[in-house]
Amino acid sequence: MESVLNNDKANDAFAGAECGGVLASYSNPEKLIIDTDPGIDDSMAILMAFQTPGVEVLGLTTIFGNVTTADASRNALLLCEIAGCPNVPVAEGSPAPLNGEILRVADFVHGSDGMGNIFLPSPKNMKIEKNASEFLVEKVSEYPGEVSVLALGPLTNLALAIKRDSSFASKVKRVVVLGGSFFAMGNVNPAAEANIYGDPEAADIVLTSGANIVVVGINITTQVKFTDADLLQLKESKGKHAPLLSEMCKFYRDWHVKSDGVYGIFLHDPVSFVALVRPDLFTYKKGVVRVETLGICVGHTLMDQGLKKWNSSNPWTDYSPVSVAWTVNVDGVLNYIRELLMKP
Ligand SMILES: O=c1[nH]cnc2c1ncn2[C@@H]1O[C@H](CO)[C@@H](O)[C@H]1O
Repeated sequence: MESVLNNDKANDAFAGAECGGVLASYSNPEKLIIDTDPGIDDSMAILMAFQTPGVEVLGLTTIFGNVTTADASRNALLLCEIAGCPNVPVAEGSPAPLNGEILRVADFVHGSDGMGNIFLPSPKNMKIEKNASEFLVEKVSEYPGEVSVLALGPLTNLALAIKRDSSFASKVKRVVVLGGSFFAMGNVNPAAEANIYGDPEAADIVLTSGANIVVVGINITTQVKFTDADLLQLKESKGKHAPLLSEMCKFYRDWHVKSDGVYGIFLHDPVSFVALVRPDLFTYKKGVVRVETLGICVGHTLMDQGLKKWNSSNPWTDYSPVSVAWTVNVDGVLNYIRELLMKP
């Protein structure tokens, strides 16, 4: 897979950007919608996207997960303002998963404000009137084959977009999903990763929709960490958003110590953003992915790697394969993230 930033332009990648990251030299910017539940690592990825030349953020759509959907909208509006892009639309998504029952909101990971208990003042702007699935359908219909979606939370809004418009899956350019854990343990329980667990039915709809999908599981993202030394370097850097992010990361870091024995943080959402703009820093395997929707393994993602010719059809048969991130160039991704976040 090629980088969206072609090489000569990649050299300019940190040269400074207009709102939305679009430089005049980018005749064909990557149109991006970020579906998100910000969230500390979501906030990092969103601010990175706004700072990436060649990426045009068409809007943010919000979902429950790390916070409630209403709080996700407030945080998304705040992040657009902090990035200097207050006119980027924020469309609020579903308050609950398709089956109606929120299993958990991860305030113990992200603080009760979703931003590490830093309690910023309210945003000045308002969310738009359209809801998230309407906005997603509208934008992919306006620019068929041109809009990518970075999905950083439970997949309810995308499933609703697919239900709303049967051509959504063929019109969206690409969906990069942070979710699942492939042949590895989850982070909610041994079976399930938080985003997929948040709405397993929706995840199964999206992953079997036939859209061009890249899934980045936490088996990949947990390989890419900011250690305490990296966090100190961020704090002392001249990065445009370094003071804010350093403040936010304290709570997240303490959770990692308690939960995983990691003196630092996993960069789940920033890594997924890098998979979107620098897919060349990963390798992929293609296969059909299904999600368990019942029982003790609810939320588990299981991929048929195509290694065996099954004797009879099974629940994986006849669905379109997706690309599952298989390996990651850890130093390459870390360098990319460091340069963006520490850029003045
Ligand atoms: O232990 C955890 N429980 C719940 N959510 C988590 C945990 N660790 C990280 N995340 C959040 O869920 C997504 C990745 O699964 C990320 O957005 C991350 O912030």
